[in-house]
Amino acid sequence: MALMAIELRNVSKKRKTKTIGPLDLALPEGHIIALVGQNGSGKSTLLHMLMKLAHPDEGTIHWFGGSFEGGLPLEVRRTIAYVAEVPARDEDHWTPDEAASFRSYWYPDWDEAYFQALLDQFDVPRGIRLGKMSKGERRKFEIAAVLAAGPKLLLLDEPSSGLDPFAWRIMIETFQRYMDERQATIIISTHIVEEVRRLADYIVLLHKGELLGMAEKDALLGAWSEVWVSAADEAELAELAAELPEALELKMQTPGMATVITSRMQDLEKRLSDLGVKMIKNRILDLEEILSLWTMGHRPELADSKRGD
Ligand SMILES: Nc1ncnc2c1ncn2[C@@H]1O[C@H](COP(=O)(O)OP(=O)(O)OP(=O)(O)O)[C@@H](O)[C@H]1O
Repeated sequence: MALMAIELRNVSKKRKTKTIGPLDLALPEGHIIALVGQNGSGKSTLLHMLMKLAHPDEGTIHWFGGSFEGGLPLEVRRTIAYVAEVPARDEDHWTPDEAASFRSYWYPDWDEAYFQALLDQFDVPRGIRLGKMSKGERRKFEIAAVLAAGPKLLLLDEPSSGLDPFAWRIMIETFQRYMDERQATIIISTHIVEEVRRLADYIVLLHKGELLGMAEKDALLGAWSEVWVSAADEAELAELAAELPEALELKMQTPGMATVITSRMQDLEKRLSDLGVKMIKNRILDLEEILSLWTMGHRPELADSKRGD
């Protein structure tokens, strides 16, 4: 059974207008997990709770199997690195090298050569204070600095925010390599579907504070299909709808042709054949469409991948 980097049991946090949770989640070590959800769905709140910057009103959190009252013990804290959505101001007056030298006291595994190589790769200006950097430059510094600390667990709140496409590509490759080489766990909050598609092993979907579930990305891809079938008109389509419990959305596209969305392709194919309805063509829905359906409450039928083990 996979070891868990993080486990949340019945965790909830009351915010002014909504409650985040209850969250029951087990996030396996050595994987990249994408937190996905619309604005205000609770992604940052979850990351804050994992850093103990916010405290659950209910439930328990385990870090690598341990649960801690008060702050995280130093030896655990040193294995975790965090890139906040907005950088803290307390390093603003330092240059990248000054900030790195401060951070290296905190992180005994600090890898200065790796840090310098990442700054070069990202083309981060060296002689300028962090507070004067552009949003993207600062973000690149933050990413280089968290990776150089050599953490086992990386918590990244929208890390690509402000990055140009060139830097974005380097970031994706760098995270992937870091995870592969160190068996690290990366939890990343993102709105960018391409980032999820390229990076994530697991997807955790939040919606308005509620956990809609966790799924393996590869199981999710291919879970929904759109099928074109022959149907003369709306009346015939309505009759067909009554015969197709596997169909989620039925729509007339042109006279004589309708589309059906399903997550039970094999059942649907068999049913259409039994009914003598012609299947014209089909396509697999892309990740963006799948996430949108899931957000609307239509979780595809998957083998239970919630615990990721
Ligand atoms: N410190 C806080 N005090 C009170 N309410 C908060 C606080 N932080 C967040 N909230 C509220 O909690 C909810 C979840 O916010 P959170 O920042 O976790 O969402 P998010 O998914 O990260 O959103 P986004 O994609 O916009 O960054 C929102 O309704 C937000 O207004």
